[in-house]
Amino acid sequence: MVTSLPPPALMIPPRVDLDDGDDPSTLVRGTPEWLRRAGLVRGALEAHGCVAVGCRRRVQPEQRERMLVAMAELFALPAETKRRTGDADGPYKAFGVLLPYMERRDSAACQLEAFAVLNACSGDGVEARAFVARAWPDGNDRFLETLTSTAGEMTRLARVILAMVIDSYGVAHRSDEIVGTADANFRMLRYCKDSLGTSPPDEHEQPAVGLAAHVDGSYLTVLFQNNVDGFELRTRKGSEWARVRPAGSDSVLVVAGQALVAWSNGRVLAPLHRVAVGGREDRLSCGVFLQPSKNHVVDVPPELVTADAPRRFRPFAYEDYLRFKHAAGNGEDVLSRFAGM
Ligand SMILES: O=C(O)CCC(=O)C(=O)O
Ligand SMILES: [Fe+2]
Repeated sequence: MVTSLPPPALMIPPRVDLDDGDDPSTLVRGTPEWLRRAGLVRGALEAHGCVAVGCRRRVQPEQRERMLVAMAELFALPAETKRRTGDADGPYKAFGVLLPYMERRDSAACQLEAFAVLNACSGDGVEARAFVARAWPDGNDRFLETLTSTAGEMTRLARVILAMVIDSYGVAHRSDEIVGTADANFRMLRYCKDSLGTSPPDEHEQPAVGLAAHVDGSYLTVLFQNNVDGFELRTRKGSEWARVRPAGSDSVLVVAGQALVAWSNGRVLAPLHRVAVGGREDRLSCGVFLQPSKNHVVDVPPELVTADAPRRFRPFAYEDYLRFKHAAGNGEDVLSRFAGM
């Protein structure tokens, strides 16, 4: 008889709504209500490293649905075509297929593919157009429109959330230098369980880890997914993995990364997380990684260094951190090994 392991505990992230009713403009920056909600976002990121953000007016459920349909079309392209969208320009590429840590997987039964488009919606959308031209040499205007509009809405949302965190620490005057200069790396991921179709369905089958345990390097990662769950997180060293209850179609999951840990002098937690997929349906997820631009020097603002909270990390160029992270692993101690005082 097959005995299956107990399912992982369920973690329900705290939820903060950005929109009241139908009007996204009701939450105005700097008002007491903004600061109240900003405090909730920051509190969740300090305690758990993640928060569910209600945003149905900012990234509408129909928009997400269109993006997931578009992603299915992208992933269905021949492997050779998909590879062509890649670019050997290091981790900061405009087009990318697989980041180094994504190629390592714990189980051959779950294959991960990922596309990255850096600053898809900046300027006149040149990166998005170049990406689409590689994937569809004859053009695909519908995909291009869906990509740029989704990346645009997700990026604006991520910048609002980062501004909330900064304002909540009482250093709103620092936000231009952080939020205004951050890059938005838009990623589309597919976890393809049993892509070869060789193993029969088995109700006792354990989920396969499609994306190995890692911490994000970003300030914030903003994610949504299709209806296949799998995002797991470990907030404290030695604790068990918990399955995160997915954000509903009116919200996104926000995960803190190590750039924000460094900036906040260790106040925010960047949780170790992974993706484990069971069943036969593909998991699709999509996210914006709001991250320092590569030459940006990540440093804590002086206001956040006090007698009670001495400096934890030396300033560093983000590109140097990324290089270290890609060479030295994605564990939760990467930042302290690289820049700890
Ligand atoms: O697919 C997901 O839900 C999470 C992806 C992720 O953690 C990452 O790409 O860093
Ligand atoms: Fe991640």
